[in-house]
Amino acid sequence: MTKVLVSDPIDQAGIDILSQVAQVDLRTGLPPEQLREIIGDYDALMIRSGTTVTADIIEAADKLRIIGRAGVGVDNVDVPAATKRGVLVVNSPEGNTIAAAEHALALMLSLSRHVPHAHASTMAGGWDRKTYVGNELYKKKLGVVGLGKIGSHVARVATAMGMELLAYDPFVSPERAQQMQVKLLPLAELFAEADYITLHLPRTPDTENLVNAALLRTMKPTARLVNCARGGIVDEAALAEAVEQGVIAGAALDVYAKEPLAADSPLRTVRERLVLTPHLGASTTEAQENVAIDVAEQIRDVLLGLPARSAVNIPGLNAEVMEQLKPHLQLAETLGQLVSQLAGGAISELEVRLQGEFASHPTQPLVVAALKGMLSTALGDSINYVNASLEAKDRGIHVLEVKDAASRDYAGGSLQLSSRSSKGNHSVTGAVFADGELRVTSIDEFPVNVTPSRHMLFTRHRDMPGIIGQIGSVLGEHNVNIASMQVGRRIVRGDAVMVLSLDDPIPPSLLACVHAINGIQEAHPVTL
Ligand SMILES: NC(=O)c1ccc[n+]([C@@H]2O[C@H](COP(=O)([O-])OP(=O)(O)OC[C@H]3O[C@@H](n4cnc5c(N)ncnc54)[C@H](O)[C@@H]3O)[C@@H](O)[C@H]2O)c1
Ligand SMILES: O=C(O)[C@H](O)COP(=O)(O)O
Repeated sequence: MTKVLVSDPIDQAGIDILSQVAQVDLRTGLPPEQLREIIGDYDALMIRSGTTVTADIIEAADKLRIIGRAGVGVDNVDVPAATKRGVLVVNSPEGNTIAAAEHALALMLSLSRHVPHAHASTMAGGWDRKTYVGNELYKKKLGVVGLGKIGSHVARVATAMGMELLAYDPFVSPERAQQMQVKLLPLAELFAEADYITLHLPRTPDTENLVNAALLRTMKPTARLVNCARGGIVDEAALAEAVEQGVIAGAALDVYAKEPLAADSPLRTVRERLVLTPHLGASTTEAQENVAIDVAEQIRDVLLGLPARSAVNIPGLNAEVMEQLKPHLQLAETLGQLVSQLAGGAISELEVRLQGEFASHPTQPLVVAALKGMLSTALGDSINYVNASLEAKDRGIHVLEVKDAASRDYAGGSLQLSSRSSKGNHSVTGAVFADGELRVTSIDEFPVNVTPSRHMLFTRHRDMPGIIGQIGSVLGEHNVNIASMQVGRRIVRGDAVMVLSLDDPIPPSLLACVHAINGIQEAHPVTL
């Protein structure tokens, strides 16, 4: 029975989808040791930000095929460890964009009008209309740090509210900024000029403690900071001090370096001008339904052997690409299997050559498929689209990608894999015909026209009378039935290749007999 563990609270719509294909166990709040103990039973894990999936947990996850993050941030998952183990990581990049953007705007407005403090004071019996005089956002400068999906939505709404938009995002082009009516500035200038600053960038080694005491001191004393992105980007102790001492006019945080926020955090001692929420950015009914459906559908599909649309650790290989390139990926995988079995030893270099029309396809997915096929000979099922590139890199395999659009052999182009190993060099070429059928079109530069089949025998031999008959006899003696046979040669009585498609596997004793035939130079059994 396929089993999915859901270790954080997710919307029922997601559970319903998962239940179509698996037994779903909802166990929230598990301590790490307990999660490690039980994870070995599960094929899939669905989480939010509450579960931290460490390398240790992934190590214990013997059956795990996919980790689904019902949200955006995967910083609570050790993605490199998952990739190494061939575990797919998926998320929902857009399901909570609006919720997070609206929360950032809510925090900005709350700060400006002292909503939380005025509310608390009124609830406590007060009627204080003097202390809580606020500021308008209209005509103020808003600095957006990180102009991605959430930052862009904040910018759009803020523009509509009459704010002047500044932004810092090293990966956004001036054209895009102009289109959004946003003025791009260096980070230091943005901090010095803005009246409000809102953070919408990921936490990475580069952005850790980006907003520190020194940067806070460059802000206007009337300016306010909002962080609805990730904890750790802001130095919390420095921020508490800056708000307390009036270095800045206020701050609002939804995310923290360590969550839940420690009881003794210096932030909890700031009484005024600081608004804190417990990571509520994505907590709307709408967003929770969106992300739960988005991620549960991907888990369901992957468990059914289909591709995922938002894979974090196989870039460039989403469901759309997989569908469009299905036969081409299949060809690359088959040629990878073929070339590794012809090589018969550790391959040190693989050249992937996209010829003619093939050169119009994205290279990366085809290279990954070729590597998956190539490595599957030695690594079996443990190799997949997730870890193929990494495994090849770890094995020191040098991968070359060549696009040769000018080559004209078949209407749809062709794909050639050439391997270099201690035992020699081999190359195989294949094409996808109009009916979607795969063909091997050359082996070691000898032209052939072979439909790949489960059991095959490839020989390299002298083109001389009687040799084909002898091979046929040997196969017959071993009760191995020949389904089809092809010979490819360049010159009469020179070297030739023969490809036999067989109905039965090749026993080792048969191979020894083939090798013993006079004129046979190489014989390679291939199983696809
Ligand atoms: N509080 C919440 O509940 C909540 C909800 C959803 C998302 N998030 C977080 O919000 C953040 C933004 O999410 P998104 O969906 O908009 O992501 P996104 O990938 O669409 O946008 C991130 C932007 O940050 C930019 N960026 C990267 N490094 C930068 C740097 N050093 N300086 C400035 N900009 C940089 C990128 O170019 C990109 O444009 C993420 O950290 C995400 O985890 C929080
Ligand atoms: O990255 C995200 O999607 C947000 O931080 C939301 O986290 P949550 O799913 O724990 O609410």
